[in-house]
Order: sequence, then C-alpha cells, then structure tokens
Amino acid sequence: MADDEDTDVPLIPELYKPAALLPIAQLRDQLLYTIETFPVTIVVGETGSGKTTQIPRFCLDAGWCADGKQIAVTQPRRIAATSVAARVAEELGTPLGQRVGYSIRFEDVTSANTQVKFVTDGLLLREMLVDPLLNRYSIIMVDEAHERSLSSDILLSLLKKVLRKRDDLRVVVSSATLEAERFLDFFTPDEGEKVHGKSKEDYGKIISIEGRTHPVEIQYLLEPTNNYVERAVDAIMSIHTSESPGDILVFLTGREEIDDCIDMLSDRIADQSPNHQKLLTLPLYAGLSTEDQMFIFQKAPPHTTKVIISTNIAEASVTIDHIVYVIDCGYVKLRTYDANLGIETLNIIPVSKASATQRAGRAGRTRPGKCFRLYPKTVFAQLEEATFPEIQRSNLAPVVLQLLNLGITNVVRFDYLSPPPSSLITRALDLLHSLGALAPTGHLTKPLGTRMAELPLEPMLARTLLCAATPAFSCLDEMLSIAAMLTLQGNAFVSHDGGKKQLDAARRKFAVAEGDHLTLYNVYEAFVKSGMSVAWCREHSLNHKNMVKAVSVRKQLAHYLSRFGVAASPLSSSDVLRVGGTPLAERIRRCLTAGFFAHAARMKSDGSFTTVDGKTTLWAHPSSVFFHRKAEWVVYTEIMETRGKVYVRDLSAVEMEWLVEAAPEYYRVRDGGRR
Ligand SMILES: Nc1ncnc2c1ncn2[C@@H]1O[C@H](COP(=O)(O)OP(=O)(O)OP(=O)(O)O)[C@@H](O)[C@H]1O
Repeated sequence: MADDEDTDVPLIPELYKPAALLPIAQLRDQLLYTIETFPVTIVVGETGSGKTTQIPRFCLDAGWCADGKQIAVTQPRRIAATSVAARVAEELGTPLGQRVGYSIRFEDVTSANTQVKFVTDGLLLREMLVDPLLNRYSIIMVDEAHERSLSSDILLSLLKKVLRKRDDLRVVVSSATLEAERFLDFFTPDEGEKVHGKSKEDYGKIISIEGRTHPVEIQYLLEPTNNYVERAVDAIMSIHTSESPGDILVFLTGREEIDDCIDMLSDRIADQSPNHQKLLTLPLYAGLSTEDQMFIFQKAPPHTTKVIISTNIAEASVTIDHIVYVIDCGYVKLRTYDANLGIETLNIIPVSKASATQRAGRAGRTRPGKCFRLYPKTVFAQLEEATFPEIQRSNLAPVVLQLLNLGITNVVRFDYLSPPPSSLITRALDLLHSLGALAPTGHLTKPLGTRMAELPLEPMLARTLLCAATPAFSCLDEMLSIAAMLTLQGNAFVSHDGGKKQLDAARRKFAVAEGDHLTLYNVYEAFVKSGMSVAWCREHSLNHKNMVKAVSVRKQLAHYLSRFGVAASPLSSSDVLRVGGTPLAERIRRCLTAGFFAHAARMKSDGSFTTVDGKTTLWAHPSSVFFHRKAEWVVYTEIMETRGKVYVRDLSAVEMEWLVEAAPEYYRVRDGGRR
C-alpha cells in the first residue's frame, strides 16, 4: 500500500488538461451524458483515441467519486494496469497510489484516497468475493473487452447481475467495433422487460469515437516467410539503417523466440561500425517482474534506438513513448485446454484482425508511425476477426471455484456471454470434486472449498498449500516457500551474461534428486539466508527482483492462512524432520501429490514421460532436474507445448501409491483410462 498522504487535495482543475488533441476530447459531454443516463455505455474507438486514460478522468471530474466512491478500470494484463495508472496519475499531478492507483495480484498500490483504480480483470473478480455488489465503485469500466479474456467475460456476466441490484452503478465497456452490438445486447433487458424502470432502449448505448492520434502506415511482406524471427531481425536492421530514428516494438510469440531474436540481433550489431546509432534491446514477457517490465518505458540513452521485443502483453492499452515502428510477426501463443486429455497446451496460431490492429496501434500514439507486418496483405484479409474467447478454451476450474464461492451453484446455466462447451465445465467440476472442494450437494465444502476459492492460487496449488498444514504432511513453512516460488513461473533464474551454460550450472548447484519443487525450496532458503543479497543473486544467476517478489508473495500467502486460522506447528516444520517416521522431503512430495495428482506422468525408457491415461507424451523442460535424471512417477505443476512437443516444468518424483492414496476416486473413476 502506498502512504496515506495527500488526504485533502481537491480535484486540481488547473492540472486537468484533457489532452485536447485526443479524439475523445470532443465527445466528453456526450460521453458523460450517456454514462449519467444509461446504466451501460459501450465505447468503440480507434487505438490511441483516449478511452483508457481519459474516460476515468472525465468521470472523476464530473463528480462520480464525490461521495467517496471509486472508479475501477479493468485491464486483461498487469503491465497495462500498472502503466496506465502511472500515466493517469501523472496527468492528474498526483503520486501513484494516491488518487490514482492500481491493484494486481500480490501488489496493491492504492490508498484510502484512491479514486481511480486500475485493476486486472481477475483481481476485480476476486474483490467480488468480499464485496459481491462492488459497492465501493460508482463506475466500472471494462477495458479491451473484445479481447474476451476469461476473467473479463465472467466479470461482464457478474456485472450484469449486479446492475439488476444496483441502479446507481454505471458500467462502461470499451470494445473493438465488431463486438460492440453483442455487448450491448448482452446487457440490455429482453424485449418487454424492464430493469429499474428502464427498457431495452434506455438501458444502454454505443458511443463511437472517430479518429486517432497520429497516422500509422502499414506495410506487408510480398511473400509469406517461414522464419518470422529471422525476418523480424532483418526488419529491425533495415529500419535501423534506412529509416529515420525512432524506437521499435517487435511482437513475437514467446520468451524463447524473444531470446533467439536478441541473440541474432547482437550478432548482427557486432558487425556494425562503432560510430553507428546504438541498439538497446529489451525483452518483455509476462514472467518478468513488474519492475523489469516497467523498464521498457524508460527513455533510451542518447544516440540509442530502443528495441523492445515483446509477447502480446504489450498489445493493448500500453503507450510507450518514442515508439515509431511496430513489427508484427502475425502470430500469438494461445493457451488451449483439452478437456479430454486434461492438459493445457500453448499453440502458436495466427493473430486475429483485432489483435493485429491493436499491435499496429502501439505506434502512432505520440507521433506518426509505421507498422511492418511480417506476412502478406492477403493473409491479413483471411485472419479471424476476433480472438476465440478464452472461456471456450480454458481450464475452467479456477473460475468455477470462484463462481461457486459467489453462491452461483448452477454453473452450467449461468448467463455467459459465450457459453463454454459443457465438457469444460464438467471437467472443472470433476477436478474440483476430486480436490475435495465440491460437496455432492454441488456446494463448496467448508472450510476446504471456500478457502481454496479465497486463496489467490490455482486450485491444485491452493489445495496443496492447505494440505501442507495438516499433521500428516506438516510442511507448511516449506510449501509456502514453494508456492511463492511457483508464482514466479520459471523466472527465478536469469542469465546475467546471456549464457545458457551459466544458467544450467547455477540451477545444478541447487538441484536435488527429488525434483524441482525441493530445488525451488532450496533456492528460496538460500536466498533468505544470504540476507536477500543482490550480489549473492548475481553470483548464482538469480533474478533478485523476482526473488524479492517471492518473499513478498510468501508473506501474503501466510497472511491468508493465518486469517483462516491455519498455521504451521509451533516448532518450525524444518525442525520436525520426521513426522510419523516420514522424512520432510517425502512429506513435501506427498503433499504435492495431494494437490497435483491430476498432473501425474510416468517416465519411459527414452526419458520422456507419458500421462497416466497413456494418451500424451510429455518431455521434461530443460530447466527441470528430470531433464537428465530418472524417476518412475512424477507430478508436474506446469505444462506447455512448444514446437509440437509438450513440455512439463516443475516436476517432483512421487510414488504411484501416493497418487491412489491422494485421489482414490479420481483414479478409480477413470480406471481403464488412467491406471
Ligand atoms: N505514457 C504515455 N506517454 C505519452 N503519451 C501517452 C501515454 N499514455 C497515453 N498517452 C497519449 O494518450 C493517448 C491515448 O491513450 P489511451 O491509452 O487513453 O488510448 P486508448 O483509446 O485507450 O487506446 P488503446 O485502445 O489503444 O489502448 C495515446 O495515443 C497517447 O497519445
């Protein structure tokens, strides 16, 4: 939380200069009238027209926070929530965390004075667990709703319900053109029905904002390429040598491609004459700490061109000053859940037109720009209009758990914007049931199910953590550290000089035969013992900021548990090395099995793994202890598909008996399939 200073600062009209040049400025009065009159306003506008930064300012100025209520603006991604909050705070001349703040998972930069709060959509959903009617807000703006992120879809459904109960709440949905009518239809009452005296016609309205800040010229390749990373490097070099100066933003699909691109680029730069304008390459992907992500917003040093190489996380709502050129590979890594196999895979697929437009729109925000699409124009014409809704391709267990906790027991007939396939819901219910979160009545079990819903962790990890406190496992202290490290999503280690060998060597120093979770635990412990030292992290190829983040996450998780009245035994569990004759390391692995039994695999003679049902071959990620070592059975906490191979990360060796013990029903019901 930020400090509570600045309590009585009035709205500062002299600082309030709604960037008069932004297209949205002309629609200010119309927008405010619509928001005042209609419960729901759908705003459609070009990228950079001012929706995200200006609408909250207009509403603030119009008195929507006068009675102590707040305005919330949701974003699908952390980087958008944090950077836009910083921008709006700057525009209003207030320190970030005061009148304008942000809140993302494990990071709350708001105070009692906060009036405009940028949040990730998932976080606002979580807030509903404690404040189901979101009473503290007068306006909720769901930004980038056309992206159809899982959380924003669910949020829209819940907001529709809240609006039926609160006639003082206003919902603003910002969307790309194509989806606007659909959103309006979703919210408005049926023909002949009235809500708070309002009929279909006077319940909601679409406002279109014409025009954009600066022009963006789009260029295409004449022929398709079969190596867009290489083409991206070519494009960067050609901009660097032939175009007028300006920073470059490149969209690739994932971290590996980003690393490859940076490696290739540094080889090419090495060949250049030293008096040439320098290139500064900066990676950007979700696994970086917030601080590292914010690095991309810093101005490049003199005579230096900044080249940001990013996944789609910089695609929407983000303004990076000085970006003149955007290079778009035309692909995105999309998470898809296969309900039959029960695994999540990451597939690289062509972007949608909406995404391509958003990417191009990262240029032309503070000056005219150019966008180079690494595919022919004919390919653009064939792209899907919008991204396939996440709710129809996701593991729904976390969301179903939250809906159940909100008292929505009939999750099949819930009012979804796009109903998910029933197989996904069934699978989610099945998993929650086997995790012990769901009672036969269809309600959450108490306390396990409700506690799992409250913990900001996915259900399997939540259950693992809750089990860790039970006498049989007695490893809460250790599991708290492991859970905190897992939230770093494989980004504890970093190569300070770019070398993969150095990274492997660093990992090996902490590795233990039992697997990656205990290895992560060792890393955490050693970091804390080092006094959280920066130098120590450097020496061991660890990302200091991420490690500090893990310490903070661990504290927050411990706080949740103490609120539940769950605590480690007074003797630190590390001191109780053997409980009931079971050594600590084994208890930890048994405990992991209690949560991750659905993520079990058996090693084959060639070192790959097969899922319990024998249907899928999995490979240990190179960062795993089991990339080299042998184990018969393992549980894994992360699964991803890269270049046609399914990799599992964070593995621990377990015994088959533990799996059956942990989930007898799960393994029996699926018999024939699973054992
Ligand atoms: N951090 C910043 N630095 C400089 N200018 C900025 C910054 N943030 C916003 N702007 C200016 O404000 C304009 C509007 O930004 P805003 O994010 O409100 O647009 P938007 O309509 O929400 O766009 P999008 O849908 O692409 O996110 C930008 O085009 C840019 O000119």
